[in-house]
Amino acid sequence: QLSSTFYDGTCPNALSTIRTAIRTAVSKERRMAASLIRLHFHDCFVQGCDASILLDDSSTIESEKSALPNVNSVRGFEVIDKAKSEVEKVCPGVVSCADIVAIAARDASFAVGGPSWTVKLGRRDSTTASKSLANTDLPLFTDDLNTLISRFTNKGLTARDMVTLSGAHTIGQAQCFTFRGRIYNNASDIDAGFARTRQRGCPSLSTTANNQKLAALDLVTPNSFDNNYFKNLIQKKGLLQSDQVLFSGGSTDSIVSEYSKNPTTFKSDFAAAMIKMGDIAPLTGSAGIIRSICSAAN
Ligand code: HEM
Ligand SMILES: [Ca+2]
Ligand SMILES: [Ca+2]
Repeated sequence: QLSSTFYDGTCPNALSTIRTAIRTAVSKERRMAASLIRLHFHDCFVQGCDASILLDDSSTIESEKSALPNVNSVRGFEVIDKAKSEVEKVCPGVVSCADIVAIAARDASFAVGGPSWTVKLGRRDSTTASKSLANTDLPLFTDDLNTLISRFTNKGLTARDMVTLSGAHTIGQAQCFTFRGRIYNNASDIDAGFARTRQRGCPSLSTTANNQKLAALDLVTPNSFDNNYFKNLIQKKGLLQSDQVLFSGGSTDSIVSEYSKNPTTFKSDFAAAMIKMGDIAPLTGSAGIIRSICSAAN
């Protein structure tokens, strides 16, 4: 149902307008590329790719922004709002927020050295959001391998897609509370030197200030989209528990090894998996709406 030419007749400048907005944002702050890719993921896994994650609290909506995997963590809303307002200037009421999020993720990947791909378009925006589904359907940093796999197969994605898409952790940052347990655990699945290094930036004492201290998900090339994430896992230098479980003697070890040796395969698989993720339960035809402001259901 979705089609890459969806706006060719109704808003031929949509893609270039969005690209300019994303390039500007990423050149101001490189981490924004990571945040925008994650935003698309956290949208698609909850009610499908319908921009539900962008809705604020209202009398009828309990925002997904306050769900545990999102609160004080998901970023990029202002960038999407800015891209939307630029697009509204050239073609009011035509381009959905859900499509803007999907395009932003693609443009963000390309801006930091990742793959590009042809984004399928024609998603419409939801009038509802689900904080409870955001709490139940998004993966947690404490998930074991089988849990991660089933969260993705529940959305029509394979175990391999899960490993591929986890490679997005080649860029971006995580807060201390998400990896503290792992770096102070003295477990055999973490490199001892890496654990010590990360301990220096993430004190064991849980205070608000300590919990928010940031570390790169990829210690080698935190700002570029490459296959170092997979090389790190082989060296037991995954930051999150949910990263390291992808290479810990289980069924996905061979995929991690493959990507660690073959950056080209990783990038082309990543592009294909992002397209597949972007296909999760879109609203099309007369379902849903085109919001005029992404944070409210008109
Ligand atoms: C496999 C299960 C996954 C888990 C458990 C997980 C968990 C996390 C956690 C805990 C953080 C740090 C958040 C914070 O500290 O505020 C994070 C960051 C991030 N995640 Fe994931 N994630 C997963 C999969 C994915 C996927 C599939 C993508 C995209 C395709 C993705 C993209 C990112 C990016 C880019 C960041 C950095 C964001 C930034 O710097 O703003 N993650 N993830
Ligand atoms: Ca959604
Ligand atoms: Ca990297």
